[in-house]
Amino acid sequence: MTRIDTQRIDGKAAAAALSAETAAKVTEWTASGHRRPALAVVLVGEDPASQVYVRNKQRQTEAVGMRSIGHHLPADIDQAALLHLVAELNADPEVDGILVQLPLPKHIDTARVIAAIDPDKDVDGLHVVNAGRLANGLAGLVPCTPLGCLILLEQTLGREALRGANALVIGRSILVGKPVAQLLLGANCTVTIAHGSTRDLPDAVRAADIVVAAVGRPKLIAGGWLKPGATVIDVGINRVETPAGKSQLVGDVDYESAQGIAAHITPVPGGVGPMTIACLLANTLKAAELRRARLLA
Ligand SMILES: Nc1nc2c(c(=O)[nH]1)N[C@@H](CN(C=O)c1ccc(C(=O)N[C@@H](CCC(=O)O)C(=O)O)cc1)CN2
Ligand SMILES: [Mg+2]
Repeated sequence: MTRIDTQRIDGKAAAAALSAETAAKVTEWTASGHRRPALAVVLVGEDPASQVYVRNKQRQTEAVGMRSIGHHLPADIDQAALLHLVAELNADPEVDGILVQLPLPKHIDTARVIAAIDPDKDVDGLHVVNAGRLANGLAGLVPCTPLGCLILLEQTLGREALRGANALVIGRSILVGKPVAQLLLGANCTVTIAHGSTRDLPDAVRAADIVVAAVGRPKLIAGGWLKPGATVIDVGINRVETPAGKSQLVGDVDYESAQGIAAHITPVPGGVGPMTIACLLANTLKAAELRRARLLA
């Protein structure tokens, strides 16, 4: 079979460009007399990965000129106390965006916490109101990782190339699978969603011009399954041990075996991951703008 040159999609560079754009817009926003947009980040417990993500979110929020407000709560906090904090942040006129870092400890009802966030401050775009707005094509806040996936696809292929393309989303979470499928539909792709009960995953992958993998299973998708010339967006971030006993991050797609078959592929790390935080910053500014427009309306 003819091998093609596989292009690596540089998510780190795309994220840096998006954040620079957000920083410029924040400068304009404050120069025209508005308060600095503020993002409240709520972390519950001591999960090491969550701590790193939250630290990066806070650092990058400040770096683009916005205000970061951190709330670190103990792992054994009760649900009522967490809901009370969310209610306080909803009512605080100085807070534009609220983000509750996931996953939450097992004893907390995650759906209830997300449902308690004011949809207009829901910069993760996870509230049912924002999910409904996305499904109905209305303006709202869109989940960060899916938005990052769509931006990378548009930049790589162009909007016109998405029209009518067969896009396969693997995974159906509310954080990635479902919203990314909605965004692809909005970009006029023909969308299929595969999941744990899909009967013939390799066959579904073979039919796809675009594959968005978000299952959290290391190297589940073999390069040999791909349609030659496909574009692959790998959302998986799986920490595995190498035969030499070292820890390594890998995606849901076997990056090496996709070389020579895929036309474009995001690496892990350095692909979709950095876009998640860049989109969060863009969403926080958007929340400040939306709230101001709604207050004036
Ligand atoms: N409330 C939320 N919780 C979680 C989200 C989210 O969007 N909102 N997403 C993930 C975690 N996450 C941000 O919170 C996140 C994950 C990964 C990255 C990233 O940049 N990854 C790097 C690699 C990092 C590493 O070395 O470990 C990469 O892929 O290059 C950013 C943000 C779950 N929780
Ligand atoms: Mg739970």
